[in-house]
Amino acid sequence: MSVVNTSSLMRAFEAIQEHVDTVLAKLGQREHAKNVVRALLLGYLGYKISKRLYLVFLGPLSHIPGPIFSSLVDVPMWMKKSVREAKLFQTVFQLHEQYGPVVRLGVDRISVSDKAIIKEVLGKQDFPKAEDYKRFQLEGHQTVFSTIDKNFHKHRRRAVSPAFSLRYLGSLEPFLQSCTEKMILNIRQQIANNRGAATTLDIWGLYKHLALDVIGETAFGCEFDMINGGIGEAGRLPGAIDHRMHFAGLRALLPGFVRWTISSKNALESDEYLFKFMSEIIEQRTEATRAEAEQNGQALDSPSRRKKGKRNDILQILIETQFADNEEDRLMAKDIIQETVLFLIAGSETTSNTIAFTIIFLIQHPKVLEALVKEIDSVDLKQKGEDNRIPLPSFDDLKSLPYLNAVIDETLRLRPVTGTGLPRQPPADVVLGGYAIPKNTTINCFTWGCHISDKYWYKPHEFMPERWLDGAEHPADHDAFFPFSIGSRNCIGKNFAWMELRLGIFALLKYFEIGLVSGQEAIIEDLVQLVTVRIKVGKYDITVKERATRA
Ligand code: HEM
Repeated sequence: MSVVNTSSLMRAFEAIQEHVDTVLAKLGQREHAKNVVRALLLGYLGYKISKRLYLVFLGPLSHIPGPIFSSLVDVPMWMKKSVREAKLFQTVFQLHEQYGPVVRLGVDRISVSDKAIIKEVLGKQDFPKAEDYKRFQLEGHQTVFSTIDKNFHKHRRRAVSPAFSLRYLGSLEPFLQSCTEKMILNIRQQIANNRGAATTLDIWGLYKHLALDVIGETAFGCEFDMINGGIGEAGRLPGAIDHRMHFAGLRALLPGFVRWTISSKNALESDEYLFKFMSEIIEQRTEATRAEAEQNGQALDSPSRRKKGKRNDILQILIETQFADNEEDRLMAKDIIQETVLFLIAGSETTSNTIAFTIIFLIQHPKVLEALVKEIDSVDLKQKGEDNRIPLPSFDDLKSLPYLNAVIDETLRLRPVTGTGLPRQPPADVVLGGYAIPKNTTINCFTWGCHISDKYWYKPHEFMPERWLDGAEHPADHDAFFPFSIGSRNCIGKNFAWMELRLGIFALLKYFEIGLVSGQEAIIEDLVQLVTVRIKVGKYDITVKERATRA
């Protein structure tokens, strides 16, 4: 018994030992594997750190002045002031003041405020847009604005450019006038509601509504009637655009891995609403196009039908691409929606902010306001008011008003919509301003910095429209002025914007006396950049009353 017991015990003991050995071997392997992973991670981290240290202290951009910390961790992007408060442009201003016209902002990012370098980057060499713009590509859909692909851009820009030709823009005069007329009537109504006394008006909101009405009419052939509260779903447009801009502005500033972790219920809902809103407009127009073709017995893809279209607005141009001969030219429904949402936003935020900033400057500078009103009153409108319409000037009248144009230029100089600037990436190594810049460095053209540099401008921070007039004592430096950018990616809506800016300002000053509502000084100073530059609270009150001498 005892022999049997001993041998079975021995066997059991051996089995246990074997098992323990296996476990230990496995554990050893696992430990070994862990150590290998740990070593690999440390090695990778070490490689990354030493690569960054090399790039910061010895790399090709190491000779460019700037805060070292910023280069190590791309710091301006991280600063509370820059990101949470949407004031990155202030940080960039400060860095340029401290380090000069070429500043290193990050490990492979620089900012330039020198006019010759900006001209070279945006104009002469016309470098492609930087990767940053991909952040504006929702669900990967490129638009004429957000694409960084030169070929795609050339193609898309060519496709939409007929909607911006001078001839076509001329035909939009009555639409702009009728929207502006509605604005005048609305202000008159507000004054009448106040028994004819001066009334308070939020100029920021008013022009946002006007700009949406203008883009609705001219780009999409739709009456939004935002000036009177908006027809149907259009009433939600300003709020939705605000959310979209807020979110896009934030995402544009954050580094990649953080960017994908943030989401916003408001922004998602706004996107959903904007896309639905535009897709309904697109569907209706597509249906109308089909019905018209059917009625005329024409095939949708017949070139003669496409040429005969009544309006050549952006919406029609984009819809017509669906029937293009070449499959490559056909846009998918989602692309059309993205492109129309872009035009809705780009065509309204930019002009409305600029007009509102102009009115704010005018209120702060009564002498300039007086001189401008005098020029406006010199335009003879008597012959123009037919059918009880409110007399308004033609585009040609407006073009030839030097002081009005000077006031707008001066506003665009001090409040350019682009804030931190226009990022570009050279496809090959270049030398700019004596600095060797390796390919794919992000070069941020800080046009605002250039607009207020004392190297180029007399009393750069002062609002002095006179500098733009012929024979000015201290003339404007046109070479240091880039409000609409230059090169192949300049603003396609520039001429359109100029018409809207001139008419919007003219109409208010022609028919109303405007005045200051005190206590808003801090509001004007508190600027933020949510894609475009604006006042943070998005509201600025003025007083308005009917002018005694109206036409
Ligand atoms: C005061 C008014 C405006 C200003 C100051 C302005 C300024 C600019 C600037 C600086 C750019 C270049 C942006 C960049 O490179 O990132 C740009 C591009 C663009 N703008 Fe405007 N803009 C204005 C009005 C408009 C209007 C009214 C429209 C349309 C109706 C428009 C449509 C566009 C488009 C589509 C682009 C992209 C062009 C391209 O990349 O080919 N803009 N704008």
